[in-house]
Amino acid sequence: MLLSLKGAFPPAILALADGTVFQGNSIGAAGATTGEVVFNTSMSGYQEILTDPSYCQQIVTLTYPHIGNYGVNLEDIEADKIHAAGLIIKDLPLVASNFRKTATLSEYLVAGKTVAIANIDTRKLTRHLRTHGAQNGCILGLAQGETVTQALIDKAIAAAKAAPSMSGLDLAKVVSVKQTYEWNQTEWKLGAGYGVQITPKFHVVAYDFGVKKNILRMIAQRGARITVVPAQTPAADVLKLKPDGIFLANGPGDPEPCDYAISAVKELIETGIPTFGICLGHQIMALASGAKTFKMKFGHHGANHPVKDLDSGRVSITSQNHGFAVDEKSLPANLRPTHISLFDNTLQGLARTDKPAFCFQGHPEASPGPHDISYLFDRFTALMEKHKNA
Ligand SMILES: NC(=O)CC[C@H](N)C(=O)O
Repeated sequence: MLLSLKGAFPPAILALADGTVFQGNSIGAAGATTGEVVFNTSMSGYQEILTDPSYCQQIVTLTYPHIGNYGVNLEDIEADKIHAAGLIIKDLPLVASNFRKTATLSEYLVAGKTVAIANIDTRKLTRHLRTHGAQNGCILGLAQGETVTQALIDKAIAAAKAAPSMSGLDLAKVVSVKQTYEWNQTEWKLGAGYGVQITPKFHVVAYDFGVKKNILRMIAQRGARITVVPAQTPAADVLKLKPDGIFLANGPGDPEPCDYAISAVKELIETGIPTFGICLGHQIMALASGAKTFKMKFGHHGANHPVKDLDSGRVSITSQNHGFAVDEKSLPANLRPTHISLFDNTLQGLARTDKPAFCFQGHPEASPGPHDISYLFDRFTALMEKHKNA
């Protein structure tokens, strides 16, 4: 614990809907925020996590105790703003150092109007969430000079209780772009930064349900130009763009109420155009194929989750961020399990047996996390190649 921090930052309160209260220091914007409190076990990558649109209406607690020591930069962003509803950490180092650093984590949170709390026992909080399941919470970040009172604590508990449940929430259309745009940026390289795809072989249409930029970069890197379309784009409009492949992005909220996407994807898969889905995209492909999804107890959020490829036997360490999963008992005959989580045996990958369509629950684009399972992007490219040459 860096004792000097306590005086430098005003107090903050974290209240859970079940009445559990933590007191710490406000390291972000002053004010109140509510959301589903989830824990993420990644040791680094807090900027990518904060900007991941899939964290919309979720407050993230990082289990790694020391967060902020490399500051933030202009490159490690998965969207153009912070999407997480709030941040909870143990210890904020007072010195941030990195050759790309443009600001400290605290400055970034303030600029992004994000409420955040430090100096709480994140191990205790995580054990609580693991035992009782993810639940709603509220962070109250006080202004300099304000003090914690019982009335403020009661206000935070009431706000946590009043926050909407994640089950049944359609957030994909909330975070999605409103206008179609073109994407050609490729992966980041030390010394060169991000590249540009100037000789594309394929045209991919990507549904933006809350897409992470690194997914688009990894698809572009493999020879594609990408047209990113809003979540509610009808299948007919996608077909007019004459795609060689269709991509279904990650995104926040419950997949089940996304009926517009489920029906469009059902139609698109039938055309035989290669289709690849990640996370929410995986869940939507499963729903479009007739399977069911369910809410997990506390989900998977981290960068060290072992996943087994059932075809090759190969185990990959993967990046994960989901609170819902596909029910393996609900799979129709034409949907085959391809990957499972070695943490809890839940479904991680699926492939259609009758169409060139497959999907993955975790994050092959990492950002943050390991790249063990980036071969899924190569699989998508290979399907497009085959389809183009057929
Ligand atoms: N990262 C994602 O796409 C998350 C999918 C979905 N919102 C879930 O929590 O399961």
